[in-house]
Amino acid sequence: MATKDNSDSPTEPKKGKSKTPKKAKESVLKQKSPAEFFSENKNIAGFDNPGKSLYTTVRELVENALDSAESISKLPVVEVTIEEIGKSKFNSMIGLIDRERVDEELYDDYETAKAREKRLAKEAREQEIQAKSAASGKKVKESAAKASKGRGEASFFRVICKDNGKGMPHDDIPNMFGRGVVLKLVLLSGTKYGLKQTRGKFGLGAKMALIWSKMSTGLPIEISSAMKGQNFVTFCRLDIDIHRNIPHVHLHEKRENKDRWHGAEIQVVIEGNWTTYRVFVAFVTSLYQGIANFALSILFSSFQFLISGKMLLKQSKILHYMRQMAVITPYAQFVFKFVSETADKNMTIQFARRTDVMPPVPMETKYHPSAVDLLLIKRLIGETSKLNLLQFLQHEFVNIGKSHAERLIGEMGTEFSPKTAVKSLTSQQIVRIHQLFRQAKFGDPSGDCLSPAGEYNLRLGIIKELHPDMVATYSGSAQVFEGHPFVVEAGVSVGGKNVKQSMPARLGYTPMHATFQKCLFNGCTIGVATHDYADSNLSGGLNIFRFANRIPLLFEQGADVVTRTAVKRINWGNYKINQTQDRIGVFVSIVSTKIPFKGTGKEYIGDDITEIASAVKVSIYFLPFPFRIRLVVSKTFSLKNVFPFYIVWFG
Ligand SMILES: Nc1ncnc2c1ncn2[C@@H]1O[C@H](COP(=O)(O)OP(=O)(O)OP(=O)(O)O)[C@@H](O)[C@H]1O
Repeated sequence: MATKDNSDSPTEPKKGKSKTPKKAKESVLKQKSPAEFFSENKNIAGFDNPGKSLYTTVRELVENALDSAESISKLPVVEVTIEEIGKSKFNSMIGLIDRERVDEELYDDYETAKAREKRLAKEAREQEIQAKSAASGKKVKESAAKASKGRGEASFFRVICKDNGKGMPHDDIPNMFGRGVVLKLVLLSGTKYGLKQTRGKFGLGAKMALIWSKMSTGLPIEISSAMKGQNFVTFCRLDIDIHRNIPHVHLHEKRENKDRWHGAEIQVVIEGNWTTYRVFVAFVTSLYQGIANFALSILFSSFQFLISGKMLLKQSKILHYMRQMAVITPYAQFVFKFVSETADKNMTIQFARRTDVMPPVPMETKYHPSAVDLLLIKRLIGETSKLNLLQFLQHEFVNIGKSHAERLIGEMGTEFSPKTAVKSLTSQQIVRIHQLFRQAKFGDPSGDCLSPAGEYNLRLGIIKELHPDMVATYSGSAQVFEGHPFVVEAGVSVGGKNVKQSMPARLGYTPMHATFQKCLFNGCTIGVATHDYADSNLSGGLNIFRFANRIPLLFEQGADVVTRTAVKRINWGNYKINQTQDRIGVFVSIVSTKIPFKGTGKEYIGDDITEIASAVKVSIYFLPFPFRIRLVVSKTFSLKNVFPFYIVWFG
């Protein structure tokens, strides 16, 4: 029998070595500022790597901009500019001299001549395979060689987001951006902490962008802001003292507000990556407009491959995000600009406003007794202006009337009375109240405080961005989970003017019908597009679009309640839809005072909350009845041709 050599065992000191084992270092209790904690755990806030950081920065700024305009019932106008900053320009911005490499071998991206030859051969082989896959209709994957390219060299971006919202008070700006970043109830600074449906919730987004700029470029953030009627614009340049968790203000001054502008403009310079988080999209130039789309897709797709893939554009996740935001926010106007030192990368995309109908401003509401935990009850007790327990229960919660409150107090035990001073409640007594809240029956909270997109807006957004052959929408009534009201709205679209299931679908991307101001033949890849939309997040024939509190969710789609419902629980055959072949758009928007996100990235809603899962299913399942009939007929006829029959039939 073989014997085991235990010479490496930590319990058996090696022979001949009489050294006593080193004492483990005594652990020292250290404190970390919240900003320090988040700087070390950036992924919690969606700043996992440069690519995701650029995306998250844009997302946070855009959502703040929309929240701000909507809070004053102003139709939002949001301008986003991403300026790519070359290394030389970045160096000059921070006062660093550009230096030529002297010792090439020192660098991470150094390649020997042999390695270079090998890589090029590999890339050529991969390109050949890709072209063949494309020709035979298989999905085209990005080559590993290409995917890892550029890893060594950092790219820098200036992100500017301007809105026409309510602006920020002059004195509050440093704290709004440069303080906090810790558990919500303790230190974060924001204006969205009431119980209310807002896009932002944690008081973290803009601060994380600031922390990321501090960590990656060291450059401060710049904020210009004016409130309505203000004759000055606040200009503030600041960064954050990560260790002390306080703003470090470089400049904070009032400037003349000649145009009587109100809103905010935030500017931040960060390390990022525009080319990660992309998906293949083929662009169709104006040159081809008027040619049949089907033929065009095939022609153009093959053409792209012929010219060495340079034209085969990959669409950034950021553009996906902007487009999905345009679907769910058709009352906003977005202008997106990408500015690069390489002129042919420049682009401007305008998402025009299509309606003046805005959803109502979400109302702040009180907590439902089933939705509170111990900490929250303690906080409410600390903040209430009510003196006794009866008043406290009646006024600080929804769905508790006077007689109900009296019955609840009677149930709590003999040491409670309606006149008990609420501020004198002991910890034990608060636990008793909490226990009762968990066991007692309460009426459902109303959904009046919520602001869903509305069936009209959802339908309009889908039509505007997808130009489908048909669309059906549904808006559910308010329901409740764990004391929080929520509303689910859904839309299903079939087909689309430029979204055909033919060649592009087989290639794994879809054609974007775009009108470019610049022509591809001039070597410009993207121009100004007054686009129609094509999304490439394909799941078989289902294109799933998820929205939570009117924010598009782009990541972690697989585990999301909407994806699971659409893929597993809907029998598309009932609608005479072929789930794997037909091009179906499934849009589900959930709004609530609390979105039960899973994970830290606020990117998906789990499948485990029964109330939400069944509401999502119902919303898709009960799309208007004629939709099914139209689809049945559509098997034999073109959907558009059938439409008049449908009118006669049901009219
Ligand atoms: N464009 C803007 N216009 C007006 N106020 C703004 C704007 N951007 C940020 N703010 C203010 O700064 C606060 C902090 O913003 P931040 O993005 O850090 O957190 P949040 O939006 O409250 O929550 P979340 O972390 O979920 O995005 C906001 O609550 C808001 O009061």
